[in-house]
Amino acid sequence: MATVIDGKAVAQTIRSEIADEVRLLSQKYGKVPGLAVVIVGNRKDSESYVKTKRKACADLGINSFDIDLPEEVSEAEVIRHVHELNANPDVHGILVQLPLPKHINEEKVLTEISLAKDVDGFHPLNIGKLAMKGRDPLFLPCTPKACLELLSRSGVSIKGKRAVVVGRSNIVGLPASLLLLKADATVTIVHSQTSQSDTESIIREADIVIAAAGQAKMIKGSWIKPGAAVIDVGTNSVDDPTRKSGYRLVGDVDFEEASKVAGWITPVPGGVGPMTVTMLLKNTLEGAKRNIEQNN
Ligand SMILES: Nc1nc(=O)c2c([nH]1)NC[C@@H]1CN(c3ccc(C(=O)N[C@@H](CCC(=O)O)C(=O)O)cc3)C=[N+]21
Repeated sequence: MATVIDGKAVAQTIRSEIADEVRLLSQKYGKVPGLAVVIVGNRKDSESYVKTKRKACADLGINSFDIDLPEEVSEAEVIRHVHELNANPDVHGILVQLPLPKHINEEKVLTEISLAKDVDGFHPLNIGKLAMKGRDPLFLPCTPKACLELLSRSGVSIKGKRAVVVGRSNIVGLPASLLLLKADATVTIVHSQTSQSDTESIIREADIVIAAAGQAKMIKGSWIKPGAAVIDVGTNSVDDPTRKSGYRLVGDVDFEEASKVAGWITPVPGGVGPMTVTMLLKNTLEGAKRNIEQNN
C-alpha cells in the first residue's frame, strides 16, 4: 500500500514557519507582507478559492487587499487596478484569479503585473525564465512548486527519474514539466491529443506522475508503475447526493486503485490544494522580504 502524503499536515507545518517569519519581519521593520487578490465576476469555484486564500493570509498575519470587480468590467479597468497595486508599497504580491471573463485577454493583464510582485509566477517573462537553462524566475508557480515540495518532503528524489505530466495547461501542466526538467528528471508530457495507448504506456514507465488533466478518475491503478510517486492535482467536482453540498471533489487519479500500487500518493482533497495556497503565502513572504530588506 502507498504512503498517503498528507498535504494538509505539510501545509500546516510550512504555514507556521511562515507565520514566524512574518512576525520577525514585523518586529524588525514594522512591516508585514501584503497580498492583493483580484477577482472578476462571481464564478462559484473562484469565489471559494479566493476566500480560502484571503483567510489563509489572515491566519498568518499577512495583509490582504481585496479587489472584487464585476463580470462586465473592462480590460482597461482591470489593468488600471493592476497598475495601482504595482505602485502600492504595502502590496508585495498580486494575484489575478483565473479564469477571467472571455472579453478580457488574460495574457495582457498578467503581463502588466510587476515582475517583483508576480507571486503566481504567471507573467510570460517568469514562465520564459522557468523554461531556460541557467535562469530562474523571481517566483515559481504555486501548484508546480507545491508538487515538488510534496515530493521532496516525502523523500522522493527527482534527478534522473522518469516523470510524466498529464495535461499541458499554462497554470499547471506546462510549468510543472519545466520545473521537473530543472530538477533533472526525464520528462514526458501526455495530453488530450496523445493516443490512449501512448498515455497508458508512458504513465506505466513513470517513477513520478503529476496528474493535471481535469478529468475525474481518468488514471487507473493498472497504469501505475509499482512504487511510483503519484501527485494528483485534479480537483473535479462530482455529484454526491449524500452530501449537504450535493457534490464532492475527486482527483484525476482513481485513488482507491492507485493507492494499492503506488509508493506514494496524494489524496484529493487534502493533498496538493492546501499546499498550493501555502506556496502562494510563501511567495508573498519572499517578495516582501526582498522588497523590505532592499528598502532598509
Ligand atoms: N491566478 C490563479 N492562481 C491560482 O493558484 C489558481 C487560479 N488562478 N485559478 C484556479 C486554480 C485552482 N486553485 C486551487 C487552490 C486551492 C485549492 C484547495 O485548497 N483545495 C482543497 C479543497 C477545497 C474545497 O474543499 O473546496 C483541497 O484540495 O484540499 C484548490 C485549487 C488555484 N488556482
